[in-house]
Amino acid sequence: MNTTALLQADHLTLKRQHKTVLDNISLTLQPRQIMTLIGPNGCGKSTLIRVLLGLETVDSGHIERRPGLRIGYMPQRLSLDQRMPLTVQGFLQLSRGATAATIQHWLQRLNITALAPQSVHDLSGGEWQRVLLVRALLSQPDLLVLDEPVQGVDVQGQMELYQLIPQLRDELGCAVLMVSHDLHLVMAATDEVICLNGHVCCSGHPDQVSINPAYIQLFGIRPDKTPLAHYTHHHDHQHCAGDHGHASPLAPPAIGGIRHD
Ligand SMILES: Nc1ncnc2c1ncn2[C@@H]1O[C@H](COP(=O)(O)OP(=O)(O)OP(=O)(O)O)[C@@H](O)[C@H]1O
Repeated sequence: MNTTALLQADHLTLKRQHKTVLDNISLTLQPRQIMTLIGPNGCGKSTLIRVLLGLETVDSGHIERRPGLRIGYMPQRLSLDQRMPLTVQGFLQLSRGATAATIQHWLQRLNITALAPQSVHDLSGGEWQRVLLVRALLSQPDLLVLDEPVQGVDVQGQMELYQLIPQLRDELGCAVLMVSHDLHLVMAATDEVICLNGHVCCSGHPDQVSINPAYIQLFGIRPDKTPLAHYTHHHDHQHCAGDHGHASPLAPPAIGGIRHD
């Protein structure tokens, strides 16, 4: 394995019911790197994540993780028995290594302290996502794995979450591996994109991937004839107080972190 890498996968292949779900996939994740897997529905993103975590085995190929690697995992779905009464605080306490202090710290950091006494069954989709993110952070991971972290989160919340990810990387010094459907939203928070469709169609820096013919073929072209591209906001003027008339809907929100509505 590359001596500095947290995780290295070589030539992973996995078949399910005669379908090749993962086809000769190789990747290397370095410390503090933010890597995003992107691709259409059913292209193997979640399966690859589960394989890298050791939750599923491949038919061929090899995975090496740095010894002692701590991983925080936010799954795409986690269903709980509806009959089991459980508060957010109680749910988080079930995590290995969680202490009252670390739970309090991350609830505060993600601006969801008010959810602690609430039943997990009464949360909105976006609130549940934030609780799952807290759960993934509790182990002080070296590698944070987020499988579609913005599911059920409103558009403003999605932008805030993607702003938060590099901040969490800096605070924890961890690497991040995430799955996303929207390269446009995720690009600014990503060092490397892997565009997946069973096999790796293309990979590299988001700016390069967004103009790669394989990516354009998979995701198409925007109505304005441009491929999905990194949004850059060149802000060359000042707003007066109370001037909301020309604010860009994509302008970064003033508050960092995740909003709790
Ligand atoms: N246990 C299984 N048995 C049969 N097929 C499976 C199994 N697990 C996954 N698959 C198939 O493998 C493919 C990849 O599934 P996966 O969930 O990894 O896709 P994905 O890219 O994460 O999709 P989405 O974007 O919809 O979440 C799909 O076609 C799925 O039906």
